[in-house]
Amino acid sequence: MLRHGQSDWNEKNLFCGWYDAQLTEKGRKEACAAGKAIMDANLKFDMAYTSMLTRAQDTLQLVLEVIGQEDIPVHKSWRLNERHYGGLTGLNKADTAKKFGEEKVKIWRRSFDTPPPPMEKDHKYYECIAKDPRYCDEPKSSEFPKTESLKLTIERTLPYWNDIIVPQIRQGKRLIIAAHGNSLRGIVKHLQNISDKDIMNLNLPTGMPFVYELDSCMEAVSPMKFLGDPEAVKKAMEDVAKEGKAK
Ligand SMILES: O=C(O)[C@@H](CO)OP(=O)(O)O
Repeated sequence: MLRHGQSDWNEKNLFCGWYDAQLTEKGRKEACAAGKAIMDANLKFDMAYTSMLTRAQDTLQLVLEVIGQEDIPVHKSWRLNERHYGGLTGLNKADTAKKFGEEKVKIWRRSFDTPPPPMEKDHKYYECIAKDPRYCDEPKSSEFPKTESLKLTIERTLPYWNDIIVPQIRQGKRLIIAAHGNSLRGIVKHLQNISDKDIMNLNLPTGMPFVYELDSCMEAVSPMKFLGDPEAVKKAMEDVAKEGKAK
C-alpha cells in the first residue's frame, strides 16, 4: 500500500479531501522512489487498486512504470478516495489552526468520529467536486459525502476491502493499493485492530510504500512494514502531524 506522492495542495498545506489536486514534481519523484523501493524488495503484483483521484492514479502509474508492471489490471473506486474534508476543503491548515486553535484542528484532522463542518452548495469547491462527471455512476446521491470523519470514511472503504479486495487475496493474488492518508488509515486501523484513540496518532507519509502479510483470517501477521529508511519514515510522519500547527 502507499499514499500518493506530494500534491500541489499538500505543498500549499491545504485541506484537500475530494479536490482533485495534482502531483508536484517532488510528488512524482516520491512515486518513482517508491517504485524503486518496491523493485529492490522484489515485489510483484497481479492487480492494482486505486481511488478516483488523479494524485493516487498517477502515483500508481509511475510506480508500475518503474517496476515494469504497467500491464496489470487497475481497478478504481471512489471508496478508496481520501476522506471528504467538507467545509474545510481548500483552507490552509496552519491558518485554520491559528483561527480555531490547534486542538480543534487536531480533532477535525485526526479524531475518529468528529467530522469537519459539511460542504454546503455555496462552497467554492462544491460544483467541481459534487458535479464532477467521474462520479456520474457512483456514489449514489444518497451516498455522496458532504463531509467525513475517519469513522464515516471507514464505513465506505471497508465494504470495498471486504467484498472486492479480500476475495482476490484469498485467491492468492498479490495486490498493490495506491490511495490516500485517511482512506489507508482506515484500512490500517482495521488490519491491525488499532483503537479509536490510538489511530489519532498515525500519520501516513506521502509516497512511502508499506507492506502487509495477512493470515487466513485476513488479519495482519505483523504491523505495517515500511520499505525504506526507518528514520526518514519517522521524520515524514512527524512532518504530516505538524501540518496542523499554527505558524
Ligand atoms: O488534506 C487532506 O485531504 C489530508 C491528506 O492530505 O490531510 P490530513 O493529513 O490533514 O488529513
